[in-house]
Amino acid sequence: MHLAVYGNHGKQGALIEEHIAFAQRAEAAKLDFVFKADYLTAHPELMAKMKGTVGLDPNFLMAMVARETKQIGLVTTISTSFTPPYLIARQLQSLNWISEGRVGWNIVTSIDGAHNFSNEPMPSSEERYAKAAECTAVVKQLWHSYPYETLEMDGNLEKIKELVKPIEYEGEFFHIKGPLNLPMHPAGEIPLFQAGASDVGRQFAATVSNAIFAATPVMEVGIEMRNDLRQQAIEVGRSADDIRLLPGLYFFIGDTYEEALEMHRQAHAHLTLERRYSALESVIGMDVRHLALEDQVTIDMLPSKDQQVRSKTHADLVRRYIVNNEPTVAVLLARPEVIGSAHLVAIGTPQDIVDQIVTFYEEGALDGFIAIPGGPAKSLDLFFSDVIPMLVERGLFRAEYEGSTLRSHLGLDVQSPINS
Ligand SMILES: Cc1cc2nc3c(=O)[nH]c(=O)nc-3n(C[C@H](O)[C@H](O)[C@H](O)COP(=O)(O)O)c2cc1C
Repeated sequence: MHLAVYGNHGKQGALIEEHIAFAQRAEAAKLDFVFKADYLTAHPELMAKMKGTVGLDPNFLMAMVARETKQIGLVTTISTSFTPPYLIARQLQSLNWISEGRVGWNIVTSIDGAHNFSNEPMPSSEERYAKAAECTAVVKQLWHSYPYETLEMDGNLEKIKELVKPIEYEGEFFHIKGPLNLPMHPAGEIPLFQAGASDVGRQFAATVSNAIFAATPVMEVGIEMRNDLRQQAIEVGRSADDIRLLPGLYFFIGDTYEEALEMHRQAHAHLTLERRYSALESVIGMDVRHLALEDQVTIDMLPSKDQQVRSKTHADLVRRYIVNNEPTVAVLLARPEVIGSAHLVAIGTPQDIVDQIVTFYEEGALDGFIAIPGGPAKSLDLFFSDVIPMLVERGLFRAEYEGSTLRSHLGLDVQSPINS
C-alpha cells in the first residue's frame, strides 16, 4: 500500500519550518511522499483557512524540503494549461537533482486561473486535456534529450553531440526544438501523477501516469474508478498495476468516535447555510435555496449535463450522489462532494480509521491514499503515532524504506545510483 500526506499546513510566520517539520515527520513514518497541490488563482476561502500561505510555489517549497530530508518522495503540482513544457521539464529535473531522485509531478489541467495567463475564457476540459497530453509528451522527450550518460563522457564534445539531441517537436500546441539544458538524473524518469477523473481525464491518466490522485467519497466510486483505470491501462498496452489509485483521505482522529465527530463538526462550523448553497451552485450549477431543508432533491431537478462546469470530476460526483440517494437538502449540503473536495472522509478512533482503510483496500477501492489531515494537531498526532504503526503491524505498509528515490517507494523499476 502506498501512503502519502498532503502538506498544506503552513501558518503565517512559521511557514517554512512547519512544512519541513511536517515532511520530516512523514519521513520518520516512512511514507512514500509528501504532496503539494497548487492553484494559480487567489481563493479567499483558502486564504481564510490557510492564513494566506497556501499560494507558496510548491516547487520552491519542495527544493527547501529536499535539503532537510533524505528519503521521502516530494510530489509537486504543475499545470499543463498555463506552464510551458520546457519550463516544466527543467524545473522538475532541477528538483530531481536537488532531491537526488525524489520528485514526482502531479499533472493538473487546472480548474481556473485562465484570467492570470491572458487565456480567458478558461479552455474546455477537452482542450485542456489535449494540451496536457502534448505537454507531457514534450516534457518526457526533453528529459530524454539530454541523457545522464553524457556526464560520463568526460567532456568529449563529439560523443556529447551524439547523445544530446534536439527533439524538433511540432504539434498542435507546441513547437519545441530542445534539447533540455539539464541532464536526466540517474534515478530515471520522474514519476507522474494526475488529478482529474472525467472520462478524458481517466484516459489520459491510464495512458501516461503512474498514479492518480482521486476524489472517491464512497467505496463504489473507488472500485469503479480503479477497475476502469486498470482496464484502460491494459487497452493502451500497459499493465493494470502500472496505474495506482490514490484517493484523498480526509481524516479526523480522536480517542473516541464522539471526539473525532466533534473535530469534524468544528472544522465545518464556519460553513453557513449560504456558503453551502454557494458551494453546491459552484460545483454543479444548481440552486436549491427555494427548497426547504427537509425537501428531497430529486433526479429531475438536476441541471443539464451539457452545461460548462469547473470540474467534471466534482460535478459528476454530486450528480451521482443525487441520482443514487435523492437526499434531503440538509443531507446534500453536508456531503463532502459539496462542502469539501469530495475526498473520502474518515472519522473515528485510530482503529476505526485502520478498519476503513483496510476494507477499502481489500475491496479494491484503492492502492493507497494521500492523507489529508483534518481537525486539531491531536488528529495528526494519532495518525502518525497509531494509524501508521497499525498498518505496518498488519503487514500493509513498510516498516523501513528499501531505497531513497520516489521510484523505489512506488515500486517502479529503480535505475542504478550515481557513479555505480
Ligand atoms: C483530486 C483532484 C485534485 C486536483 N488538484 C488540483 C490542483 O492542485 N490544482 C489545480 O489547478 N487543479 C486541480 N484539480 C483540477 C484538475 O486538474 C482538473 O482541471 C479538473 O478536475 C477538471 O478535469 P476533469 O474534467 O477531468 O474533472 C484537481 C482535481 C481533482 C479531481
